[in-house]
Amino acid sequence: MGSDSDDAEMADNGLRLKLAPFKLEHLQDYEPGGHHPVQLGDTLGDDGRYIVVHKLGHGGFANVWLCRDTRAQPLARYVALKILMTDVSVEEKCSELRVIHQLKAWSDAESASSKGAGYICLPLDKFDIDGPNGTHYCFVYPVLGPKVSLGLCRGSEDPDLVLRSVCFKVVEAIAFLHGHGMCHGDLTPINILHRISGLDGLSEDALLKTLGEPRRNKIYHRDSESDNHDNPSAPQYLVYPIDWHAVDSKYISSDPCVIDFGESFTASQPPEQLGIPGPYRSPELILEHKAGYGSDLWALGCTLFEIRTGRRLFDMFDDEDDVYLDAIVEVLGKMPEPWWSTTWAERKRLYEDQADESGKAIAVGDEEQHDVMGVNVTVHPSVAQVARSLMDKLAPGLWHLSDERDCHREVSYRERELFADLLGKLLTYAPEERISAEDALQHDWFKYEER
Ligand SMILES: Nc1ncnc2c1ncn2[C@@H]1O[C@H](COP(=O)(O)OP(=O)(O)OP(=O)(O)O)[C@@H](O)[C@H]1O
Repeated sequence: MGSDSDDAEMADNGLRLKLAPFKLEHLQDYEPGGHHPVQLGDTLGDDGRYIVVHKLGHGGFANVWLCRDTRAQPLARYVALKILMTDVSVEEKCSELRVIHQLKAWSDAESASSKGAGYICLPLDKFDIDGPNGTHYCFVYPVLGPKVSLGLCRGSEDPDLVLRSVCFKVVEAIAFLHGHGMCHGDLTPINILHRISGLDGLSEDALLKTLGEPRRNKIYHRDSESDNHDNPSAPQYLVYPIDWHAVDSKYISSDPCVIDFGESFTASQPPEQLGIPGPYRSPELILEHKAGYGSDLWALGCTLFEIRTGRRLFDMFDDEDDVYLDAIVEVLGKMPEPWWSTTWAERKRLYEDQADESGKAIAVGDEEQHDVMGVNVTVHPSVAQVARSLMDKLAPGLWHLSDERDCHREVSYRERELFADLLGKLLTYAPEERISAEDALQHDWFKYEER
């Protein structure tokens, strides 16, 4: 058992983790209403159909486990089990439940005619789990791989072509959803994973050699001498998810797959607020709480930028609405009325009423600030300094900083021009004027070929 200084986390229920809590779900969410306690080797589903082999990830409301489906014989077959917290495992609160059945029905009806359906993660099964923390919805999905574009910078012969093709498929997925009157509601690169291949048929041992053995973070009770705790609401350890950086890229397909329909809604019944993270929130969502096709298309623009360049379009240190609006205006120029003069209260403190002759917003005290900053500030070359347009933002090209080694590629001027044009059409201020996903598929950027 660790000393107090080793204790990385203390939950209200007296439980502690031996190691730091990074990349793990919150320990305090193991309580009635929260997560179902799962341990490696557990059997879940009818007649213990699914055996837990590894952990795939966690979100705000669920843990996702890699399991072997024991009904698949003689060759092994693996699935992802997404187990929701009890508090969200009720029909009224669970958009995912409503949406995925609808998506499956549409996809079955037109699988040959719609490619977009192939880039959406559709459920294989659904069952309930009764446990110490209540009843949990459990969705069975195909196993997918890492977050979109991870590793593509180095792992393919022509990364530029592959990344544009990944973007095209993501737009196809959104066109499929929008074509059926549905909005994703939480479109970000985190919710786009790569498909994988070659894992089915491997024995569990071979699978773990390929993906890496699961690493555990032991849980114990602060008042007990024993290494084990006796709180039935929590497992004996948390499991770190698969590290896809360490997995051979031959198992990872370049096809993307859109996941997480927990914020999805029909366009005719938009919610009053969406849980989409700050960098992907459209101005009308921030200023008017208006969600719809438009907010999805804005998020699509930010997502395509990130897939193609490896960088966030609006990457701010402070996660605050005003900070994002400021970043948006700096790049896209003055907003339309009434947002500029009335709705965005903070605007007057940051920008002059009038824009310059090209529509660029003029920062209050602009010149003084530049004087203070001076000219000799050193920043990483992936940062588009003082970017006042989408072309400026694209100038540093492709940078993947999360790979073990930085990976950089130039993006040609012609490609940047075409891409900036498409992004500009997705990031138009008026949501109803944004290019639809269906029309975006016809854009010249997707036909661009390096000469
Ligand atoms: N089918 C899958 N295959 C592999 N990994 C998956 C799969 N589905 C989800 N994951 C992993 O689990 C994580 C959490 O999944 P998901 O986003 O669906 O959960 P959530 O609780 O609904 O998240 P959020 O807090 O964004 O609403 C994902 O980010 C991803 O890493």
